Amino acid sequence: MNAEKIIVPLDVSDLDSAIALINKLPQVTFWKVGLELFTSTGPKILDILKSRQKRIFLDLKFHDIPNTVAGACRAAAGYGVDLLTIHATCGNDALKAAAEAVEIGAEKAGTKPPQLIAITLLTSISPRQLAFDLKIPLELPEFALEMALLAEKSGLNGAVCSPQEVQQLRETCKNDFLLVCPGVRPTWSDKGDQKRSLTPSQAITAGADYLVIGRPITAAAEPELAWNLVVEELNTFPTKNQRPLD
Ligand SMILES: O=C(O)c1cc(=O)[nH]c(=O)n1[C@@H]1O[C@H](COP(=O)(O)O)[C@@H](O)[C@H]1O
Repeated sequence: MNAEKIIVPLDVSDLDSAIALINKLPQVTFWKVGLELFTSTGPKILDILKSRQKRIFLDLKFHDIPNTVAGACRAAAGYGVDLLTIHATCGNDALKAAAEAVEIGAEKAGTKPPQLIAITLLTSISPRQLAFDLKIPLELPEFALEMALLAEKSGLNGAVCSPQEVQQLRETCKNDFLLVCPGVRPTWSDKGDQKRSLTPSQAITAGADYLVIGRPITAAAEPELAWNLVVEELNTFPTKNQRPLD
């Protein structure tokens, strides 16, 4: 059950490397296809994952004007994936257009629409960068919450946020608003470029529905062992705050 809450990104450059990683981790049921792999392979990788009955998070992080994101979402919804991303900072009009477009695209393709989720603020951004590089005059947790509320108001299904903000979003957004947390780091792993991380059990306790965990597992000397350690951590911590999956 807890293993199903872990999404592993296929952050590799080509199809052969992706297949090698999928074969190395047969226990993973939910894979993420992001910008690098999709740009390199196109939808071929989605067919491979579907033929193995895997769930798919298509993480293309759309960010454009309403007409353009709507077109992209219509096309992406036709692939029959489970999750799809767009940046909340596209704004209300684009988010609404995107939410309508996934329904239209999925219906046209005769498939189930993906859950459209909004990036609130990339987990690689620190409070200092938010203030001094992006010139956003809000405290970081407040900005992340505002972006989640904008996504909710625009009709999206959920948000991507750092584990450090997930509790606040869980308490404020409606109960069925999906919260997906990347930037998750077991105590034994390197943070790398992630700036706002928590451990897997802390993130789930704080209210995350899904965790995206990449390099701690995929770049480990023994990926299967690293996967098992994460699953074991999730299976042994108190379960009182865990949210059931549908
Ligand atoms: O949308 C995402 O998945 C995402 C959003 C975000 O704010 N931060 C973030 O790290 N991600 C993705 O989550 C994954 C994290 O990978 P690791 O840092 O290797 O665990 C990468 O594939 C990122 O593209």
